[in-house]
Amino acid sequence: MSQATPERIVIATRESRLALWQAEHIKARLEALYPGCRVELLGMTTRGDQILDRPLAKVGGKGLFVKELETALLDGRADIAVHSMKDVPMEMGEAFALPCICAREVPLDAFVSRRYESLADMPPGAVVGTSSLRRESQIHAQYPFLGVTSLRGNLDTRLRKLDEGQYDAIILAAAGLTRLGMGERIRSILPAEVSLPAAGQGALGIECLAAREDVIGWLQPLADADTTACVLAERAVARALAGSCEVPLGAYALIRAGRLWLRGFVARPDGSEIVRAEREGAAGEAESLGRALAEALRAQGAEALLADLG
Ligand SMILES: NCc1[nH]cc(CCC(=O)O)c1CC(=O)O
Repeated sequence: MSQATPERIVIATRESRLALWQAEHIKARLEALYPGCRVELLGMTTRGDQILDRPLAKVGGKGLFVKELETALLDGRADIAVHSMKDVPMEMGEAFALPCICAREVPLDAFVSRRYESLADMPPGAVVGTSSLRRESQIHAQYPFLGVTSLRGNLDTRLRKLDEGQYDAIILAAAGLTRLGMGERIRSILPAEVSLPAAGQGALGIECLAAREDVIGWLQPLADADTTACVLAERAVARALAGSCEVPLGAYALIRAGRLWLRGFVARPDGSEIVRAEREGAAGEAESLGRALAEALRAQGAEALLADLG
């Protein structure tokens, strides 16, 4: 299928600094690919950006960041939306497609602190800030003597709260910090064994209307096959176990010697129980590997852990 070269592409984007960086990044890549094309940003505020005082798990989860952008796609005000794949709901509306997942850089979590080098360095009673049940459960399971308290807001807000002394350390996705040029705030990267990332963490995805075959064609050169396979596998785990709800679940895949290697866990938020599993297989079977991993977690009682979340 040959596509006419685009003349104009409008990107719907949230207006947080991270979202704008991501949209600008894709804009620059599209302009390099299609030199005559005008690429424009359409900034919007989503419900997820407005609600800052409650954990996302309580107010509707990931969909809050995506809905307004999808409305702009439906209205024809925008052609594409750029997302952190971590924030994209597992089930998408039929009208929408995610035809492009870009190469992932840093998928892991970062430890940020003025006083300490890593979680293992923190004394009993020291306080880590995070509002992610995934991060919280893993900290409690491995460092039961540390305190964990809620931390919301965009990256700048979270770093300010750390600097004001409200926390002894915070955990953030390394990708967000490096994208915003704040990589020097990272004291250490938490290995996957300590903090298994969220499905899709560190990867950018581009959404458009499923009917826009022209757009889907334009985006193909930006897609990365390895990252796509990994993210599909990770999202299949999350979809099978949790839908798009915010739960203590991690899923992380990498390609090694041409094979896809996938790890996952489900826990109680307090870390008192944690089940883990891993699978290895062909990258072409990413989604069925994800479903098989979810099945292995279920066989160890994952559903009971999630059912108790309330
Ligand atoms: N939950 C918010 C969010 N969504 C994507 C990122 C970071 C970038 C990424 O993972 O692609 C972050 C910040 C964080 O978790 O620290």
